[in-house]
Amino acid sequence: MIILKLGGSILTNKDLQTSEVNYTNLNRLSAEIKEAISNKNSNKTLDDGLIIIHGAGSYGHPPAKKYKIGESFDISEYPEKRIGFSKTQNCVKRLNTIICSNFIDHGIPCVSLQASSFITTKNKRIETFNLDIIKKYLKEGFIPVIYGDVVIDSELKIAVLSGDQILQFIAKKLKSEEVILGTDVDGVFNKNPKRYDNAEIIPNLSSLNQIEEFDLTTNVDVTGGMIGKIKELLELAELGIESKIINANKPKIVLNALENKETRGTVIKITK
Ligand SMILES: Nc1ncnc2c1ncn2[C@@H]1O[C@H](COP(=O)(O)OP(=O)(O)OP(=O)(O)O)[C@@H](O)[C@H]1O
Ligand SMILES: C=C(C)CCOP(=O)(O)O
Repeated sequence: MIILKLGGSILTNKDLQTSEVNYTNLNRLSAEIKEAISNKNSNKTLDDGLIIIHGAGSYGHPPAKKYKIGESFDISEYPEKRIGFSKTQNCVKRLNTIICSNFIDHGIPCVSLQASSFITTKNKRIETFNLDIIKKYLKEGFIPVIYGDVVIDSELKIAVLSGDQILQFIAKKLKSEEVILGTDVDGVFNKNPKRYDNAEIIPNLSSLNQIEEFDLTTNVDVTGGMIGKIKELLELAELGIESKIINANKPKIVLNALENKETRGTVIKITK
């Protein structure tokens, strides 16, 4: 089984801070996914199913940040917080509807699963998550689509749950054979490649020590940005599950990754 995450930075114009879908990328990625699932001989792992996870991008991060979802608060602030939660949930749901409509228009048999309706956290880490429904949809040949969302948290009352953590949890529990993360840069660099022309790509990552000196700054992202992603993927690597960060902004990179062909990117794995 393959898990593919499509980052919010490629599906939306995340830098703009306004809810805007990047339809050029969405149309191209839908076509690439359709091509990969139609060409069953290209990668046997795809026969066991595909799960797609997407980020919140400019739909989810700005409202979650504005209402400080996931930060502890005084009970008197709860009415305002609830509104912030509702607005954020509604925004990411809207993005998901646009993405799934596009997938369906391209002939992808997807089914949308909303994290806020079946996952809870404790101190921002997944506490309850019933995987049965995902397994059942996979068995019936559907492609489950899950996305970064706001959820009930048993300590903080409400929290933000990133698509990266959802990916890590599912990959671990369902023992995914391939884990692919598409974002808007070629992989992990020694400094932000969007700010520095001389940033160098790190082809293989196996520990947090390796990136201690790196600049992994983020502005709008409330779930940790690149460093949050790396931490989730290193947890997977500890369990022997390899993952790869690739550039989904460039044509055919996601297609090649789904077909298990060589692609530029950062592989996160631990060789023991
Ligand atoms: N050292 C670095 N190497 C690679 N990218 C970096 C680095 N430092 C910062 N970044 C930034 O990380 C961003 C990707 O992380 P981000 O969390 O925005 O991705 P995403 O998964 O696409 O988004 P989302 O969390 O909304 O799904 C890139 O746009 C890049 O500018
Ligand atoms: C901001 C919200 C609601 C979810 C964040 O998910 P991510 O974009 O995958 O980090």
